[in-house]
Amino acid sequence: MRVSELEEYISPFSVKILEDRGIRELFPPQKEVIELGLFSRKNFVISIPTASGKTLIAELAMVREIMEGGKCLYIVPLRALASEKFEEFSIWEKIGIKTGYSVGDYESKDEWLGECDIIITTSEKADSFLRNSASWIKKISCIVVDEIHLIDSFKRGPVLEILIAKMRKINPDIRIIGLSATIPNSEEIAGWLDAELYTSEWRPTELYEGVYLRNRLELFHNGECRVKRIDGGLDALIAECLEDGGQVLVFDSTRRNAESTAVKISKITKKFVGDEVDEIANAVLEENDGDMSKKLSECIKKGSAFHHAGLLNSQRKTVEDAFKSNLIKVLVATPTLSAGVNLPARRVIIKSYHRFEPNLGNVPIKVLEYKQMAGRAGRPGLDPVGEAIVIVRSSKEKEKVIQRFIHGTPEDIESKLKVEKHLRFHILSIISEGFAKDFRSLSDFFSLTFFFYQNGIAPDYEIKRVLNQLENWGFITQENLGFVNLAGETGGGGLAPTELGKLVSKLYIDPLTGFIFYDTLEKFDDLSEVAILHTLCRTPDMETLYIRKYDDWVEELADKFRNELTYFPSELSTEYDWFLSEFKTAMCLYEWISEVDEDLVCSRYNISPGDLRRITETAEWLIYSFRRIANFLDHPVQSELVKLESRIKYGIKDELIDLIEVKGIGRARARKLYNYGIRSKEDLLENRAKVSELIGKKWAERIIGEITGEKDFS
Ligand SMILES: Nc1ncnc2c1ncn2[C@@H]1O[C@H](COP(=O)(O)OP(=O)(O)OP(=O)(O)O)[C@@H](O)[C@H]1O
Repeated sequence: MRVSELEEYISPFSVKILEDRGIRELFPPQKEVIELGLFSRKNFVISIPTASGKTLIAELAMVREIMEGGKCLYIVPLRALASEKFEEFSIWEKIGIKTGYSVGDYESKDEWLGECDIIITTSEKADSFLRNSASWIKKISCIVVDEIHLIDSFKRGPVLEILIAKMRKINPDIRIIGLSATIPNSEEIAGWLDAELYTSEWRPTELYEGVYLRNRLELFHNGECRVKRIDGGLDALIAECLEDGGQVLVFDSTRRNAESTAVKISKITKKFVGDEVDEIANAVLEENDGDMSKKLSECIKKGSAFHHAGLLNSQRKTVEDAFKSNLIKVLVATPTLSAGVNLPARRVIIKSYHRFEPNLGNVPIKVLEYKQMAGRAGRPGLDPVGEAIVIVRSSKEKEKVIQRFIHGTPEDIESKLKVEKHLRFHILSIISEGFAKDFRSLSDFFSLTFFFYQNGIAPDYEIKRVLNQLENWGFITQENLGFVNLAGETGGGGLAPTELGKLVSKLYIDPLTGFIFYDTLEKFDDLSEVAILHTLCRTPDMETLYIRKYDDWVEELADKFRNELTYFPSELSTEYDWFLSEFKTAMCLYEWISEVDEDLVCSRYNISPGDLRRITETAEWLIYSFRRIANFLDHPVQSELVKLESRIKYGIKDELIDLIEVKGIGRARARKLYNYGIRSKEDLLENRAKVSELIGKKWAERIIGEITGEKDFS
């Protein structure tokens, strides 16, 4: 189907925009979905392989929706993808379609988004818009959910389910378009959404899947098997592909393995790159130049790179963009390379199909994860075919891999809503936002969830337990708890949020976090810095650090702070190990706000810069929430929390707070200026020459300019 045939649906100007993007002929799935009624406003679940044109289908539907006066919400699985989709959709500005995106803090309403026609955000951020009553969200007439199969994710699935249920409650006529990878029970998702299901195996680039065992490569495709002898293992598999102009994506099991593999491979890739990579190699050192960053930079100089959750967001983006631009030839990633990040390569080599799971150790990845990794093989328009190769070490393993992965069927998608942590998080918001005023309406709300669709019943028992817990914590009131059974008999039972409950819901924290904060403030008038940091780390919202075998210093140090801490379980209690992990994390934060060098903190706590950044960003959000609850209680610790919030944000001691508020002064520059007696904005203005001498003319100009608005700096 020619794109020009779409004129009657989306106007000639829109067709021109597509043609200018090089899109002249629709892919088969796009044509078939249009013929199934894409422009008819019915709901769709589109379950087709990666890079087969799903996003474009959603764009066509959104353009049509907006032309008919609608407003669209586009849900991405990752914050990092929001800016990527924003760039993609901004092209529609030419016909007056305004796109905006927001992924930031969970309390802003971003009312400016109300002027946008397409709003891109994550499911968490969209849910927080609802909690904070952003006025524009009620005007959403169409929601597109990218990677809707992530409803299966323990961590992120429930919020997606609840968001869709809330949006359907607010606007029963809302149009829903779900974009999914190929999953076996996509008809369940379609049934839940009253949607037309479209599935296809079509891909723009054919996929060959195979195994490599002792120099013998077997590639399968449509029942045929191609056998090739390639001596030399992983290096040879890579060299052969690069020599043919391809790129390679390697999956390894752990960060350490990924890093060492990238270093080894750089010996091969270096002959395929020139000095065009030097700028990229320097870019990854801008924010951090510690050991990991240096290793990454050295790899990039030779055309390889590694990608894992320990990289800073800016480093991940730099590496991803460089790989997409074919500057980096081989990227070695861990399985956590998120499903949504689109990094196609001619050859995908799965060196290990295990991933590290906390408390479980190394476990095999799911078939769906394998299919998503394999699905990245074959860059549309660049590669004749894509090849996904699993390296195996024995004939027995080979048969297992062929059977489990290559010929395997992905697991069914299942709702994870029944987990208590998720239920309490969402039930408080459902009551706080007025979606439920009694038990019956709460149970009715749950009938809109994927969990209910799959199980035919709301988790009433768990709901009742959670309601009692929320009432005990002072977040809701419930009159003579009514009960509703499947026959519909109900005993009444009003539900209402307390002011504290509404605050906890708006702050987007786990209600248990809210209760820990509230309970600590009720019991203690005076809290030391370490006690406050430890309170943050005790909460379920904080990612705590593991206790490793040489961490006996944690226990010794905890004992030193025993009298300051608000919680210190007996060494015999089952909670003691958790306590040590939480305390270790608190000490990591304590060193950060004591201005210990970032790389020294990373090496001491055996983490990477990206991990430290996640811990400090989470702590920043938690201490803000802690402060808001302290304000609510008019607690004397409020002023201490305001200072600590700034210290966590920048990693500084109290004395640098004045200086650090000036844009452009980071923790290192602030310390340098302070040590030379320049300790406030006034000092900066009165000692311009000294400032220039200490931190360089360029930075001095920017910083002084920030204060005075001056352009030049004499
Ligand atoms: N009909 C088409 N003709 C040519 N190129 C197309 C067509 N449809 C999409 N593309 C291009 O193919 C690439 C993948 O398209 P798109 O992002 O829509 O696929 P996708 O399935 O959403 O990919 P992913 O699963 O990575 O999100 C994009 O660069 C897009 O511009």
